Amino acid sequence: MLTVQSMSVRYGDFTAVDNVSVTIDRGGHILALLGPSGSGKSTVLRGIAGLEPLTSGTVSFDGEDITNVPVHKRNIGLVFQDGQLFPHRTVTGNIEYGLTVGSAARRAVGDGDTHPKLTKAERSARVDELLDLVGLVGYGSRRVDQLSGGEAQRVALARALAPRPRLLLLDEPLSALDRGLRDRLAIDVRHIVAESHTPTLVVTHDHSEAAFLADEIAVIIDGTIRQVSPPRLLWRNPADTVVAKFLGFESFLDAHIRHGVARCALGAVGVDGPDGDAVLALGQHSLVVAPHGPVEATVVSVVVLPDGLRMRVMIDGVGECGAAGTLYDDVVVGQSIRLGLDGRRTGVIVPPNSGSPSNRSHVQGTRARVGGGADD
Ligand SMILES: Nc1ncnc2c1ncn2[C@@H]1O[C@H](COP(=O)(O)OP(=O)(O)OP(=O)(O)O)[C@@H](O)[C@H]1O
Repeated sequence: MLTVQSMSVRYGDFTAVDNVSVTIDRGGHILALLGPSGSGKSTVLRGIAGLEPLTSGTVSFDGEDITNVPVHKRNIGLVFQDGQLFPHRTVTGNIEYGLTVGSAARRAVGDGDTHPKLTKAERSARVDELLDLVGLVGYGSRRVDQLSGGEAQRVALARALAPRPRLLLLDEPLSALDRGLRDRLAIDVRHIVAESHTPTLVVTHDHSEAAFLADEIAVIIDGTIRQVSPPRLLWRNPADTVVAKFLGFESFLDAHIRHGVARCALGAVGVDGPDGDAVLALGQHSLVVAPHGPVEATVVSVVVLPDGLRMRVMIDGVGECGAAGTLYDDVVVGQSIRLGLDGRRTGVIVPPNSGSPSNRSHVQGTRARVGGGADD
């Protein structure tokens, strides 16, 4: 399916994308390119779509090199953050536009015999099929400016899928939506992509959007892919402290693991990691209020959130860390409290080539690969 080999994009002296390799080799699978602002995500997407010339590297599809094929002949579906629907057309009109463009693109690459111009009845049937796929049956005659943000993105998805593209590229598709809707729509998008059997690349800076959407996440920082993992392993085993900080871990402790027990400055904690040296990555929920916990700390600040307390605490010999409590914990600034370290909410960074089963999925500078041939 899609293979990006050693893609680099430079603007003058500045390298925006550095030697990125990406493979998606199964229809219906989603690879998320996750990285901070300016890390090169959109440049990779544009390079795959043919919207950005590559300084070096290749893009191929099913073994065919399409690096120099113009954008309208690549048969790639694109969905952007704001959907970019035609406001003067109905929902059906927007989806039909996708069909027209798609069949034209296919005719342009000599694919007209296998995908002939559709009759009116065939177009109508395809629109109905897509409305059903994206959960908008009955919305065909609605004007798109009468849709909610989530509905509009569903239409954008249907329009992109209409010509049965061989690849779907989603650029921050849910970023304009509010949090709750974003999470719900992410689950639907995943289902829609799986049903359509279209290999899909999504770029996003939003951790939970990537986790909700993707079968596999490639972390890109400063133009380089630093880790490729299924979402669960990414947060369990960040490749290094740079990736871990981007993922939200804030404090790092040297540790030595033996038989599933890590010994560190905060004592011993059960973790999932191979015997040997490691670094424990502590996030907001690694240290939790526990009246008889082994860690003594002084509360520096407390914020009450709907799902519990978030604190900054000072720990002798370690420094300031984040910690969490429930809404039932009575905690005030300056108080001395006891905390427990939750190994299941702590990242374990193991040195490369340590032999850990989970470490196989995150090799620095590796190629991102998602689908049946994934090497995890
Ligand atoms: N045409 C250009 N000329 C010069 N520099 C560019 C150009 N396009 C992008 N860049 C730079 O390349 C880097 C990567 O940009 P890109 O848009 O790919 O990042 P991104 O990860 O998608 O960021 P964001 O999440 O903010 O959209 C940025 O530093 C950007 O300023």
